[in-house]
Amino acid sequence: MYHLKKFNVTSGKYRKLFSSVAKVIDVSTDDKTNITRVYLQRPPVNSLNSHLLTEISYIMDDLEKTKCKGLVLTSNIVNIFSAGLDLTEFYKTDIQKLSNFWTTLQNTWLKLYTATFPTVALINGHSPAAGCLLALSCDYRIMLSPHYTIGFNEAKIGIPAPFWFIEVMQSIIGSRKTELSVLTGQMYKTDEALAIGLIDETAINLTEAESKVNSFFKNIIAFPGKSRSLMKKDCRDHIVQKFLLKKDEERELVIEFIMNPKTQKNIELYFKALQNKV
Ligand SMILES: CCCC/C=C/CC(=O)SCCNC(=O)CCNC(=O)[C@H](O)C(C)(C)COP(=O)(O)OP(=O)(O)OC[C@H]1O[C@@H](n2cnc3c(N)ncnc32)[C@H](O)[C@@H]1OP(=O)(O)O
Repeated sequence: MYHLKKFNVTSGKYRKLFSSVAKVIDVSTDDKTNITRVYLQRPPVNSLNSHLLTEISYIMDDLEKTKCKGLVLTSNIVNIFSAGLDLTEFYKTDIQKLSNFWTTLQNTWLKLYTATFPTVALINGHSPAAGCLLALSCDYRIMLSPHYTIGFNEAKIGIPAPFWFIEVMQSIIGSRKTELSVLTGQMYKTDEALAIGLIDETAINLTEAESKVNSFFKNIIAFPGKSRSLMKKDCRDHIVQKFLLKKDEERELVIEFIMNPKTQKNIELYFKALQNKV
């Protein structure tokens, strides 16, 4: 839940709009530009659980209401943009909890993907699976180089990337590259991601990244927002409409797949390997 707050931070340049009790995100808006920065900050790796997704969802609602001019989605956790979905939401869960979790993910994603204002992912750390989806759902991606990785690694866990993850990636890098990418669970280093068009720009540090973010907004905000948001809707509508049509059916398939004992075993093994890695 958010407490609506308005107070000045960092020399008055940004006003803090919302603060969450658990502080899994931090939000600040530039007074002059009305561009909002949303920092994911759920230690240790910004894995997306129900709580974090719900917070993102609330923020998206508020930003639509307050006629936000732009959103920068980034992370306050060193070296991590987001580790994707929180695997504990999948492991030893029950059908109702899983169903609620998946609905929250679906609704939150839809809000980000269909945001009427321009959105930029400033990818300042690793970004596997649903972390990659968050970035791909923004309008523009700037990623710090050279050490981070991004991609859909679901194949390596033994779970299929959902069709809408895949279609979002296809819309950015094309069908062939997406197919190879998801079937092999490929994670791309920053320069590789740039080479296949998964991201738009790289930056060697945060200062350069911020300057590129500002240039992006300068270019895009110069034009009337209504026509831009209509064109964005047209570009994304085929994915959105299919998603809306299949949303409930998909949730049922996910539940069936995840609750299967074989899948549970795969998640357990993957999780243990993660925790025991040296
Ligand atoms: C049909 C169903 C479709 C389902 C679709 C799912 C999409 C998804 O998003 S599934 C999630 C996929 N995510 C991953 O596979 C990421 C796994 N994590 C990593 O690769 C690394 O943790 C990292 C590169 C993000 C960070 O590496 P780093 O060395 O900095 O940290 P670690 O020591 O690996 O991790 C610290 C801590 O965090 C736990 N953890 C990591 N990722 C997750 C996660 N996704 N969910 C829950 N917990 C996670 C990790 O086990 C460590 O825990 P301990 O400190 O207890 O050992």
